[in-house]
Amino acid sequence: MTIRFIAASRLPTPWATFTMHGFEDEATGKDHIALTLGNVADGEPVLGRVHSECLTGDALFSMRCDCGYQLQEALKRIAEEGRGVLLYLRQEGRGIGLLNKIRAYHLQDQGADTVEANERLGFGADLRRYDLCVPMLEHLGVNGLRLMTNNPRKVDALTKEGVDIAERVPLTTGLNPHNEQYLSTKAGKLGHMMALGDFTRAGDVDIERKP
Ligand SMILES: Nc1nc2c(ncn2[C@@H]2O[C@H](COP(=O)(O)OP(=O)(O)OP(=O)(O)O)[C@@H](O)[C@H]2O)c(=O)[nH]1
Ligand SMILES: [Zn+2]
Repeated sequence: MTIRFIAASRLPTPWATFTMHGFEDEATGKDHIALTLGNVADGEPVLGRVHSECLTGDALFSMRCDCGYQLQEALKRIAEEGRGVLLYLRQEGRGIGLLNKIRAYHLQDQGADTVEANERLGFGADLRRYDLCVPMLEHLGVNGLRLMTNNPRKVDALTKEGVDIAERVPLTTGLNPHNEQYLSTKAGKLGHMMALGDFTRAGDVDIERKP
């Protein structure tokens, strides 16, 4: 594992002023980030989110998935608790990269579901790795997580890497007409522990829309 801490700074957000820790992954050339709030190194399990990059959802307001909603909700909950950690991992598109995700979206526009689209492109459904979380959490002094996720494979993978997941905290937010099918596929084919009835709906923004 070749994760190296580079620098830390303040990061003011609408919810709280976090500390942002930057890491370099020498093997892949990717940069990863951790945001922390409060004392996360006191030995007690920390409210945490391990979030995989979704440029379209996290930065471009996409309603095709639930990523952006989950990111905001996780930061809000950490701020409410006054303590927590968010690892932002640069594994876009479940590891296939942004351009392949756009290829997959193109196939989904023609009727494939999220898993079929990946497979038609010759990828597995999920290529992400979680081993890089270990040196990041060690650097931060985090001993265990109360992990905000619906993804059982994420819990299993982190546990196998030796991360103590003291609790799984559901994160069901952002349901809207554009991601309903996608979330159903996640619950069905990808085994996410959630039902659409658990979700809060994404609020509409107050603008005049064009289709
Ligand atoms: N290949 C592909 N990747 C997607 C698609 N939609 C979202 N992603 C990526 O999936 C990742 C998020 O994975 P999810 O399965 O939504 O959620 P998760 O993080 O595993 O599970 P949660 O912790 O419950 O959110 C991000 O890297 C997104 O870029 C899609 O249709 N195809
Ligand atoms: Zn997304």
